[in-house]
Amino acid sequence: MVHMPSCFKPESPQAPPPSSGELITKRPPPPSLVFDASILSHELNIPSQFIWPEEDKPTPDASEELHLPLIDLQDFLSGNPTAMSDVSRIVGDACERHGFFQVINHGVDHELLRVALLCMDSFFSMPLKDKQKAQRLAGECCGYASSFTGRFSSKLPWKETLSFRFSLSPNVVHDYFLQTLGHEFRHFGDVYQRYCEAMSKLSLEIMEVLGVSLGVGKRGFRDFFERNDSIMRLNYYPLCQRPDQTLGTGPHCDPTSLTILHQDHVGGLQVLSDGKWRTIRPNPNAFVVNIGDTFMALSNGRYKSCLHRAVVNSDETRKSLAFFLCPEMSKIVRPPCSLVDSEHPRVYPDFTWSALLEFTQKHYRADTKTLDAFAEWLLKSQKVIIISSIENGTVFVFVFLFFL
Ligand SMILES: C=C1C[C@]23C[C@H]1CC[C@H]2[C@]1(C)CCC[C@@](C)(C(=O)O)[C@H]1[C@@H]3C(=O)O
Ligand SMILES: O=C(O)CCC(=O)C(=O)O
Ligand SMILES: [Fe+2]
Repeated sequence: MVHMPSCFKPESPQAPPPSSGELITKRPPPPSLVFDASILSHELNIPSQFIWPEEDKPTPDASEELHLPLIDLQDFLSGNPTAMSDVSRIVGDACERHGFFQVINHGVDHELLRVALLCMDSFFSMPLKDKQKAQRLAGECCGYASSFTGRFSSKLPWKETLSFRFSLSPNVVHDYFLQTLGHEFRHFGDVYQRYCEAMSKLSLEIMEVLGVSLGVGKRGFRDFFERNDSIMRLNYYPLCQRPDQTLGTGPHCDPTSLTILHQDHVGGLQVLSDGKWRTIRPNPNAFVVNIGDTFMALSNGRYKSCLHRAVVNSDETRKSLAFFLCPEMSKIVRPPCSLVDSEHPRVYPDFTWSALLEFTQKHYRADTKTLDAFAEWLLKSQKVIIISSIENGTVFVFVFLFFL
């Protein structure tokens, strides 16, 4: 079992840059480049920074639909052994293949979902300077971002986002809105506090399904996430005059554990399946659920965190609400012993979600190979610290060499 020393600190000078993938730029945006869709979407062309490489541009054939397994959560929660077995088997099969499935009878109030979407329209329709009161700070995952100008220098996504943390701390979301945007946003705070509470409850129920499907029991993963420290993200994709040249969200695997996504009626979510981009048709009664990198590590690689992206269109704005379930920051991500044996050796080293989150926020743009790049980074950090400790004396060296 490889224990990673708490060597991974973004301010640690030793850690070399990731050898692959895209470093997050530290440069502030050029003054001219601000993503104000109310202006940009009315120009003939789109700025070059939003034009993606040919191999990433959306193609018409991607409109072919991918039919995801649809599970009835109440069937599983009924406790009926046959229903529990059927649901967990369907989910397990999907998670071994592409990591995506859909959930109906999820128990989330439809009126709450409707109001959550309306609040998105209200927030993102505000003038840019008002939205920027919640501006995401460099290296932070919370706040408002208009296409991450200043964070990335190319392949900019055609979207605005508002992200905030959810945990069991009372009213944490409600207080975020009041403290960040002011008392006139307390209705938003109430709506998204209730929405995140509903998402957390649903996530833990889905963790029961995943626990049964992997043979660790209903509590096997649920207990790990009981006190989750999750991220709620509102994705707002303004209409775009050149949807063939850009992407709303680039190809990526979610670094988190489990994503519960509601996409509105417009559609645009695509999943890479059998080497082809396929569209997930919106279903207003279902949430799209997908495995993230952290749960892929927890399952010792049995369940897949898969590539997906979001495309935009020239007709109407698209919205999605993504709840990213994450464990407490300091919890060690380590698969249950029953998932590690001679046929299934450890795939990823121990790590904390805190370290992986910082990696994506301060050093590496989450993409198709985030977890591998992160594991490599951790190893390099360990080697680099061993080198620096040799300069500082011998006893320390034996300690780190022991962990190799
Ligand atoms: C931990 C996270 C980083 C991102 C938001 C959550 C889970 C998904 C990640 C992301 C959406 C993957 C694609 C790239 C990204 C930069 C984005 O387009 O928003 C990622 C998010 C982020 O780093 O802000
Ligand atoms: O908007 C969507 O449909 C997908 C967004 C997404 O994948 C994400 O935010 O991680
Ligand atoms: Fe995603």
